[in-house]
Amino acid sequence: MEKQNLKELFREIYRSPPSNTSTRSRRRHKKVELPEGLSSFTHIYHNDFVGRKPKKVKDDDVAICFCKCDPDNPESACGDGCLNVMTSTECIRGYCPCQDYCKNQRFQNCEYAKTKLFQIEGHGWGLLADEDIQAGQFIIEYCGEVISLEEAKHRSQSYEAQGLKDAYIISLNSNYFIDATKKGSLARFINHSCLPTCETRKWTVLGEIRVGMFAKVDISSGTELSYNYNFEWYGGATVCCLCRAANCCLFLGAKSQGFQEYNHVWEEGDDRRFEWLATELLYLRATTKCLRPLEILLSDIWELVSRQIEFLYIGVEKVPLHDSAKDEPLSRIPETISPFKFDSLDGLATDYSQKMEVGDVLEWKLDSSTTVMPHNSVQVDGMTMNTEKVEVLESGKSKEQDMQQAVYQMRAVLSGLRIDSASQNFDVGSGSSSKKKSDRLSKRKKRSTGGKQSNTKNIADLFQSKEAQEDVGSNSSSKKKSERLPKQKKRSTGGKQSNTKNIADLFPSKEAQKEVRKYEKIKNQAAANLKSVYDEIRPAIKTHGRDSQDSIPSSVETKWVGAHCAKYKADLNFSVSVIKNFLDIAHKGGSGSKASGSGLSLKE
Ligand SMILES: C[S@@+](CC[C@H](N)C(=O)[O-])C[C@H]1O[C@@H](n2cnc3c(N)ncnc32)[C@H](O)[C@@H]1O
Repeated sequence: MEKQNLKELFREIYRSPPSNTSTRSRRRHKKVELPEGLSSFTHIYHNDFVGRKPKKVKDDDVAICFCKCDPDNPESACGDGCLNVMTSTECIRGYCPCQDYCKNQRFQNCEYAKTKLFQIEGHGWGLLADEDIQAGQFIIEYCGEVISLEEAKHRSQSYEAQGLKDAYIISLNSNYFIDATKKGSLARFINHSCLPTCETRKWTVLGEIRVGMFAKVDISSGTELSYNYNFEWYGGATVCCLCRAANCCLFLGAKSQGFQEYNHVWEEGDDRRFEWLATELLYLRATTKCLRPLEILLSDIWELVSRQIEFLYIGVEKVPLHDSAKDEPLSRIPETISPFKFDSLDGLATDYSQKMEVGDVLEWKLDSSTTVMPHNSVQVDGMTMNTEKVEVLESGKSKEQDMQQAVYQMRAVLSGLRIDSASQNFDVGSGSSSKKKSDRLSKRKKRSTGGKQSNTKNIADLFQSKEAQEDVGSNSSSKKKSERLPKQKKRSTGGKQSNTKNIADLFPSKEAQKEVRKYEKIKNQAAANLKSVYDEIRPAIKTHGRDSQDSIPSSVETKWVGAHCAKYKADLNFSVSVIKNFLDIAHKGGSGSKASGSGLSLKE
C-alpha cells in the first residue's frame, strides 16, 4: 500500500478518538508551588517561543507508526518496538493506531516523574526524585524560552554582566537554544554531576525538537537528580564543580565549547587549584618549548613566572626555599609535570665544539622531545623570535656560540630583573609572617646567587660603558643584592626604574630602545597599579589579623591576584622584548655592536 493511502486510511479510522476507552488519562497540569525566593522565575509546562511561532505539523508530515494495541493488554501499545519510539519521535494524538492507549506522548501529556525541590549548600537549589524511578524512564521536560543562537549569545553575555551566578541555557540544535533563566520547568534546577543519575535526550514532538531528562540508572526516591553539563554548558565564566565524584572534571562543562578557563577564580582553600595549575603549566611548557637557545632563555622566564604563579596560588608560607628548578623541584606540582629540565650551558658548549669551517651552515639541533614550532619561529604575545640556521663566523665561532654568549649576558640581565620582581611581591604589611617572608627572601637571595657571581662579573666587563658595567655588576652581585633587599622592600618600585632604563639604553638601535621602553612603561604601570590595589586592600588584610593573602576575603583576593597577573604578564612581555632585541643583535652577528673577545656586546 502506498504511503499516502496508508495515511489517509489511518486518518479515516482514527480521526476521532473513541470515547470512554482511554486508559492513559492525560495528566492535568498541577500548579507548581515555588518556594519563597524563587519568585523571579515563572514555571511553565511547554516551551515559549521567542521571535517565532512553533511549527505546525502538516498532515502529510505526521509520522504514523504501525503499532497495534490489544485492548486487553494496554501495555502492548507503542513501546520499544514502535517505529516512532525508535526514531525518538512522539506519536500525535488522533493519528496513532493505538489511540488513547498510545504510550508515546509523554512530552505532550507531561508524564513526569514525581520530583521535589531542595536546597543544597554550595549550589543553590536542586531536584530530588520523590518516587523510585526506573533506568530509561522519562523524568521531566527541560522547558524554557526557545531562542536563536544570536539571542543566546546576547543573553548569556548580559546575564554574566548582571552577575547571574547560575546558567540555564542549553542547546536544542546549532540554531536554537532553550533559556530557562526566567521561565522554565523544574528541570532547570537539576544540577551537574560528573557521575550523573540522568541524561538529556532530544525528541521530536509535534515537529519541534524538545529536551527531556531521562534516568540513566535506577534512581531511588530521595536521590538527587543530576546530569552532565559537558555538552550543554553555555555558562561562560568557569564554575568550579562541587559534585565530588571521583572522576570529577573540576569545572562545569569543562569539555564544552563555552568553557573559558581563564575566567576562573578559585575558592579559598580549594586544593584542586594545584591540579588545575599543573595543567596550565603543562600548556605553558608546551607552548614555550622550542629551539634550544630559546629554551634556555625561556627557562629563566619560565622559572620566574612559574614560581610567581606558584606564589600566587600556593601562598607564600608554603613556597619552598629552593632557588632553581635544578635545586629542588617546584613544590605541590604533581610529579608527572616535572618542571623544565634544561641542560647546563656547559653541556651546550661541548655540543658545538666540533670543527666548523667559515661559512658552514648548521641546522639547529633538536632533541627528540623538542616541539618544533612552525616556520622557524616562536610567537610570544605578539612578538616573533626568529630561530633560523646557524652560520659560522670568521672568528671561527658559530653564531650559536655567540648566541650562547648572549645567553650568558641575558641571564645576567634577567637575574637582575628577577630580583626586582621577587622582592616586590610580598611586601604586604608588617607582622610575624612578613618577617618570615623577608628572612626567607634574603635566604633565597643568598642561595640563588652563589654560583652566578663569577659569571656575572665577566658579563659586567663585557659592557663598554662604566655605567653599564656597574649596573649589570650591581644587579648580579649577591652581596649587593642581599644588602639592597630591605631597602627595595620599603621603596617598592623605586630602585627598578634606573636599572630598566639602562637596559633599554644598552641597545644599539633606536627601534629596540623604543620597544623595550614601551614594555618597560607598561611594566611600570602594572607595578604601580598593583601597588595601588595593595593600598586599597590593605585594610581588608589588616582586618583579618594576618598579612598573609591566604586569609583575605575572596573578592579582595580576586582583585589582588588580577593585579599580580597583569604585572607578571607585563614583566614577562618586558623580558621577552629585551630577549628578542638581544637575539636580533646576536643574529646580525654583532652588526651595530662590537664583537668583543668574549662574544657580543650590546653597545659601545
Ligand atoms: C541549571 S542551574 C542548576 C540549578 C541551580 N543550582 C539553582 O539553584 O538554580 C546551573 C547552575 O547551578 C550551579 N551548579 C550546578 N551544578 C553544580 C555543581 N556540580 N557544582 C557547582 N555548581 C553547580 C551552577 O551555578 C550552575 O550555573
